[in-house]
Amino acid sequence: MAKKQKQRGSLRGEEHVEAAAAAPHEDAPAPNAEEEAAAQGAGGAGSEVEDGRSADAASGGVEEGKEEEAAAAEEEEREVTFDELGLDEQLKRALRKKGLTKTTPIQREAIPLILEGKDVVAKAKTGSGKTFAYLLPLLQELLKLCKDGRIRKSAPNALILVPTRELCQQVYNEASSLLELCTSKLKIVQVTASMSDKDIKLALSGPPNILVTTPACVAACISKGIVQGSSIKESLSMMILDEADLLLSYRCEDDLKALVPHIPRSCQSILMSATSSPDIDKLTKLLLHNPFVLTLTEVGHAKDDVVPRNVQQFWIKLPPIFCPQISCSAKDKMLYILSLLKLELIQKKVLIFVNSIDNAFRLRLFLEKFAIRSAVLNAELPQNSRLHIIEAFNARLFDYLIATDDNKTKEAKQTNKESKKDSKGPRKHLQQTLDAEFGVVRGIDFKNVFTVVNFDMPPNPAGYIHRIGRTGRANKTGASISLVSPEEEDVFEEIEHMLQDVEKKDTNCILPFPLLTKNAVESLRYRTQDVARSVTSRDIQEARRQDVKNEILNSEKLKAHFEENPTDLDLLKHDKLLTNKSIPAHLRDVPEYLIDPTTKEASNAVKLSRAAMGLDNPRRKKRMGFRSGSGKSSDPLRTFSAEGKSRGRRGKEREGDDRRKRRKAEI
Ligand SMILES: Nc1ncnc2c1ncn2[C@@H]1O[C@H](COP(=O)(O)OP(=O)(O)OP(=O)(O)O)[C@@H](O)[C@H]1O
Repeated sequence: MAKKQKQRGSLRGEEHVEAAAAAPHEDAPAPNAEEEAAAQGAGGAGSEVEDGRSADAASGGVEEGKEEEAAAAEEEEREVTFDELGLDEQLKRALRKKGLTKTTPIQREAIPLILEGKDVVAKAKTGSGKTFAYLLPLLQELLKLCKDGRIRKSAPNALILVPTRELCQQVYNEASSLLELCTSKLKIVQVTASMSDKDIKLALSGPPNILVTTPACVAACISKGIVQGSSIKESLSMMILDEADLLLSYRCEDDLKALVPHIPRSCQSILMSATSSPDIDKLTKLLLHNPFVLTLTEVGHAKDDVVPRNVQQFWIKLPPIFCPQISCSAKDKMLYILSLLKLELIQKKVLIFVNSIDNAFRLRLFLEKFAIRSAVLNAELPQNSRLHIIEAFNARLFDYLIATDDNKTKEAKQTNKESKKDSKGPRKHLQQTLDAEFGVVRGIDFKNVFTVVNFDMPPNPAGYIHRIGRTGRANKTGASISLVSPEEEDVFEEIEHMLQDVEKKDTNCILPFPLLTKNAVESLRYRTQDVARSVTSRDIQEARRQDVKNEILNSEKLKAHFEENPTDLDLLKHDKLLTNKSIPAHLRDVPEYLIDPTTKEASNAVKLSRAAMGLDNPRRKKRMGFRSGSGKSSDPLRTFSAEGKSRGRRGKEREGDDRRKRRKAEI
């Protein structure tokens, strides 16, 4: 035990030398799974750090375990600032400018280890700040190499590999903003498979110091000779595998294997993950050398190392209905989600997960008929649109986002197969190929999502954890509600068991949602059934086609416009109505007489807590830098001009005329 405590303390102090005696690439045995599990089980609250020699420290009596837990809790509750981690002054300044002073547990544990040059496998729950945990030491290392004039320049010095394009963009944004605030000359680029070879060559000319990309893209660059394997071998000093638990599920294994021969032995490798899985072990063996395995649990609390403690999880089980068609439970789900949203029983912003694109549009059309606007995020949309939808949602331009969370649904496979089959002949429908590098949801840092709703249950527990992880990020509070139909009971049980197992709890971690009464649901049943019936498959296909068409048209214009006017994001209207029929008053507002007193009370309580959190203050939008008004005159898609910004009086007059002409044409 003493050894273990030393190890904990060591990460922040002088005892580190003893605990972390293994050199980064020494051939000491790596910890095996049993040792790792034993050490995790004994640790209780806080973090655990292991190297190949320390797993025996996990043994000890119950008393010792308690003492250790208390000591660890005390130690962990001490807040550690970024200033205490020995970071470069430039980085500390950048963090201060970002308003970040205190580290999260994964940051305070991982940063010193990475700064020491160790290979690290870090497992910490969703939203716990893993990105800065590797970005800060990575930038520190490169700044140092730059200052010492030791930077090798035939290829990138650092490689950040992520499973999806959306994550490429997110990591690129975080790193670029840090570099900007550091006023550093380090160059960072992102390249993805959607770029042409010419653009990739251009981006990599220089070459950049940091390359953010996907394994598929980097493997393609090597095989096409855009990047020479020998240059990588000469220049690469650090490699990060972010969201590593997802990398293999994006069929990246072969691409990573193709990269292995070009990684120099001296390269420091870091693997970040939100969940444990055999895939992580596989990747660790493939790419890391005798790594430290860092498993972070909740600070000062009992083990709950998968779902953040500040997220309350609820279920609503749909009663079995005697009906041979599956669509019966789908319609019932419509009733439940309408009750939750219309009776205002959940906090906004809300992220709603469905398992197919059709379901997403069915739900969007259905909600629209009750004057509830939402946007749909899916693999069919062009990448620019997907990024804009995420940014607009993050900026609170709309409150409800319906998302399909990956591209491996049955529907997706089918669509891709069909579009391949059709690719030679004329296409009957506007059918988009689904983006193989799509993954808008997993790992994406949605800002201030309060509630995650599983309209459809995810296919497995890992999917559940990643979905729920979109709320409760950076220690914010959040809630999740899973609508469980009788057909989904099995997967729900699997999820419950997994949570009980990993969190070592006898009681259920997911509780029945207490605010929705049977009366409240039944009061809306009649009109829900009517409206749900009116959303036909044809409407769904039409809405889907229309949405893709609009987004493709907008995509290029938006890209150019927002490059010039980044503050105009508020004018995006991804939650535009799909139909132009007016909404009858009885569907727009729920009549008072339909709402039972208990529900009214619950709804008021939700509104009060919303107000208490300052979410209803209209001035908030102004403070956040949003423009008021969204008239046509300020819509970038309507005022977009290829002439750019240089406009004298005559230019403005001409532009006014053009705009009038354009409007006429649109009308
Ligand atoms: N020290 C900090 N203090 C406050 N906020 C932080 C800190 N570090 C990171 N954050 C914020 O926390 C949020 C989540 O961080 P990040 O995306 O790195 O989490 P993650 O662990 O990678 O999550 P996931 O596994 O879901 O990808 C981000 O909005 C980030 O800006």
